Amino acid sequence: DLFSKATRSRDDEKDIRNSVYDFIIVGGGTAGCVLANRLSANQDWKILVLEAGEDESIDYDIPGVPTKDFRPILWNYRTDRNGFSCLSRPGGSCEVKTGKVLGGSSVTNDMKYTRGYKKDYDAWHTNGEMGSLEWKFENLLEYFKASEDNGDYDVLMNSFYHARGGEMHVQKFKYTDRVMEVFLGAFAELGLRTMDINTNIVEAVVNNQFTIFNNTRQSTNSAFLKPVRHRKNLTVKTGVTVTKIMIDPQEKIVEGVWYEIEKGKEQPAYAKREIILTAGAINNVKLLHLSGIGPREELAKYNITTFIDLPVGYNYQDQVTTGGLAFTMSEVKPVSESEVIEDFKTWFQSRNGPLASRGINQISAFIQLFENKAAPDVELALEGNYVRSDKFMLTNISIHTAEETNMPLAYYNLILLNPVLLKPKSIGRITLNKRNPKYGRPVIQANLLKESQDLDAIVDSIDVALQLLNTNEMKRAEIKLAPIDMFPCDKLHNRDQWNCIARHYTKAIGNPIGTCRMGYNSTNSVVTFNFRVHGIERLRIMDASVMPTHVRGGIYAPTVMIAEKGAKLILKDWQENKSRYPSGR
Ligand SMILES: Cc1cc2nc3c(=O)[nH]c(=O)nc-3n(C[C@H](O)[C@H](O)[C@H](O)COP(=O)(O)OP(=O)(O)OC[C@H]3O[C@@H](n4cnc5c(N)ncnc54)[C@H](O)[C@@H]3O)c2cc1C
Repeated sequence: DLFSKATRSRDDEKDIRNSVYDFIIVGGGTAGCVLANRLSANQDWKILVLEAGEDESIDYDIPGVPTKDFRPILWNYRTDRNGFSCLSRPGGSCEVKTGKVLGGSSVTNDMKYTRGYKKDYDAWHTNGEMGSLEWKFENLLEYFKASEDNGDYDVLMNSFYHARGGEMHVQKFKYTDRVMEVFLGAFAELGLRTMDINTNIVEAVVNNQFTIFNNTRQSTNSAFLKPVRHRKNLTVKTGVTVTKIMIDPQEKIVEGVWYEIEKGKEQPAYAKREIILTAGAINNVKLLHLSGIGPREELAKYNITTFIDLPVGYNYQDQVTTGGLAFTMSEVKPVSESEVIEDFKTWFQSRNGPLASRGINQISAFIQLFENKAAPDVELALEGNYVRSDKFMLTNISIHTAEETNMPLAYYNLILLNPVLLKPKSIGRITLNKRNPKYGRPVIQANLLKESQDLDAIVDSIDVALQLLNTNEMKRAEIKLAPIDMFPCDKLHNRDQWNCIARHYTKAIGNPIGTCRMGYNSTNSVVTFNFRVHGIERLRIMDASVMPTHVRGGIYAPTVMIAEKGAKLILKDWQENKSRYPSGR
């Protein structure tokens, strides 16, 4: 034990001095990079960021590269097999693609900037305690705007919602092609207006806003961390995995963490003030369980002593969609390999050309299915794919072929329409790997589509999407339903067929939340509304895992907002309490 004075050598003393920080941030992902920037702005504080992945490479910054090429920087997790979703996906389970790289999932995501709806946030504070009232949407806007640098003048006109001057550049892609115009027009024929989705609009067709700068991805690493990496009080370690939180069992105070620099080789780091977990909704659970913070009966199965009995890992939620609905276009000019190589050169030289676009993926429609809810239920998200002509010669192409694109996104002859259920009712759970709790992949019982309402909503939204085929825009452009092999649902019809397809070809969106949810007490939540873990000192959680329910949009912008709010809270707490640990909720 490095803290035991009797056995300490001079080298040990030096190691200890070098491994003591004011704050340790576990996970240099979306939220972690924002926090590293904000906390290290105080020169008196020494900050350590520990990230399991490596530094971000420029290859992932090219907007037009399909995200399917991102596997080397993912955790490559899958949902646990169940009897009702992902049935025809490999192994009967769905991929959950969260990022393992500096910048985390902000390096691997689709870059869409959507905040969700006022009523989603307002629902987080329903019983009106003071702490939670700070979570009213009106009170959160300042944190969204704090880091926003919006580059679209039509969007900026609405200064109540938008701002300039922050670290994170938000902008629509400049280029729109003919097919995008067709879909914008077709949705307009169905009654949707083109609007800024980040202004609490109930329904709209949108040319999305993205977190890009000069046609280049802006992860939270590039926006928040890179510009301050030179700070002397900031240490960033990559390729290191935190394996355990050190807890004083008597005092219930967190002292530090153990992290692995390579398998089996661990080092300690100590925090004088606080440890902040930002390892995401899946890996936070693994780390907390391994450290003895979690449901007592669950930890007992692994012979882990429980320090604090908390519902860590319960309340897992992910948004969900299905494959199977796709459209084809007539006469698409084939693209040669040499053209694509030229496109890459163009992007690297001038940040322009087809790779400076996400093609039809830029367009989506937000629709309401249940009346009087004053918010959308489903995002009809478009996704382009280029299928080689010899595959089209076959009568029906497989869903796998339809989904697996290797071409830049600006080139497509197949358009998938993914009906994304924004606020699913189905709730799952994360537990440790049974055979190998420390090194094995955590078990993700996602329970996608377990609740029949979720399946009904997906199928209802497919009915809406199919109406596109009757619009003049789509007919004029000769866009038709694509011939997809629906096995084993091919003999079924109408709703029965779509129910079957959704259960077999389910897709987990990869927006996991809820496993360390905020709340009032330790029975139904893990952290307070100020992000402190119930029943233990000096430990906070500040990422997507604290969201109690989904907001109706992506979770990138809300996660950045959470980190902004968290950083402000920490600064305020420690300023008011000088060097003492700030007490209170
Ligand atoms: C394919 C895909 C597309 C998406 N597209 C969008 C989109 O367009 N718009 C949107 O709003 N949202 C999108 N999202 C979701 C969103 O980007 C993420 O869910 C969000 O960024 C999560 O942020 P986080 O900080 O909670 O976790 P992360 O950003 O995942 O960060 C967690 C970090 O912790 C690290 N880590 C984990 N465990 C350890 C450990 N033990 N030790 C050290 N480090 C550790 C990880 O490597 C990672 O870097 C998408 C998600 C996916 C999967």
